[in-house]
Amino acid sequence: MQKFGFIGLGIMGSAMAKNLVKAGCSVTIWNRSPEKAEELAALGAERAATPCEVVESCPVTFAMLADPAAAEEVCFGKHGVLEGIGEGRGYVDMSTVDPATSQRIGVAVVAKGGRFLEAPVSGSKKPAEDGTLIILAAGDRNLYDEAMPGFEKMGKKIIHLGDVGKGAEMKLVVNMVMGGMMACFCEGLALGEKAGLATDAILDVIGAGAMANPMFALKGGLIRDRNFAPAFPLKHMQKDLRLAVALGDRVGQPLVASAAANELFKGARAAGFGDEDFSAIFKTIER
Ligand SMILES: NC(=O)C1=CN([C@@H]2O[C@H](COP(=O)(O)OP(=O)(O)OC[C@H]3O[C@@H](n4cnc5c(N)ncnc54)[C@H](OP(=O)(O)O)[C@@H]3O)[C@@H](O)[C@H]2O)C=CC1
Ligand SMILES: O=CCCC(=O)O
Repeated sequence: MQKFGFIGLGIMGSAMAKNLVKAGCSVTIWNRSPEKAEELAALGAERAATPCEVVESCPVTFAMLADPAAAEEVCFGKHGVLEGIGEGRGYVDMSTVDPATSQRIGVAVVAKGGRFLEAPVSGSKKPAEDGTLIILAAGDRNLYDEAMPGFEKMGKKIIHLGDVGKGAEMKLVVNMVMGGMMACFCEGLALGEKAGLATDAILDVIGAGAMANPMFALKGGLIRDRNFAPAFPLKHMQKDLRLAVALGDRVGQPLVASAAANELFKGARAAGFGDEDFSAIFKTIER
């Protein structure tokens, strides 16, 4: 039986770990808020008391955490990953963070005798539930091969992009495009509605042309119905835009439209919409 650890059981992590359990893997879990581990424990996952305990007891541990601060706390904090890693054990951080955070974690894990891979994902709550994520791995090749049976239960497309940092960069590029698209889409819907056009008609015309895409198809109807239940929390999209803009600074790429989108998402967070879906940017735009 394949044995994996899983740390971080939020919207994404709980669905991803569930797919490992359902596929018959032995899974040891930990989440900061213990109640989120209950459903998985009922399905047969083993609970650990700390991240250290998880990595100590598993050859390969996956993590899916909110942001760079969470990823660092789980790795470097008391009873964290670093206290339990060693002897070739593998740590695969699937959180969306910046390349520097990922590299810091990777260097520390390797210094303790462990192996490290970053593997952020494209795809949201439903693909996480369906096991159809796109996994953007980078780092230790042997660990990539060893983690593959787990990846295959969580994703439909798994790629290795090179050294640690390249997976984070790819993820930030993709999400920056997504954040800008969502902002523009919501401005279009708000403009059309204020001009007196029917929302269904706008969605129909956009969906029939060159701009048709799965995100507009899924989110369009939910925005029309003012359903902003979180699949991808708005606070995480703002974090991704912030990190993408910082990457632009580092490599000397001007990001005029994306910096503006970041300001919109910052405003929506300040307005209290951070825990709603990122499509709730519409509520800030339509005001
Ligand atoms: N939702 C989505 O559609 C997608 C999200 N992502 C990325 O995946 C990651 C997780 O996203 P998602 O599951 O949606 O987010 P959630 O907010 O649902 O979950 C965040 C997880 O991080 C944990 N966490 C936060 N801070 C800390 C901390 N200081 N110490 C320990 N654990 C902490 C939370 O624990 P607790 O339960 O205690 O709060 C929870 O397990 C993010 O990086 C996000 O950008 C990537 C692709 C899609
Ligand atoms: O990081 C979240 C991305 C959501 C998605 O790819 O649908």
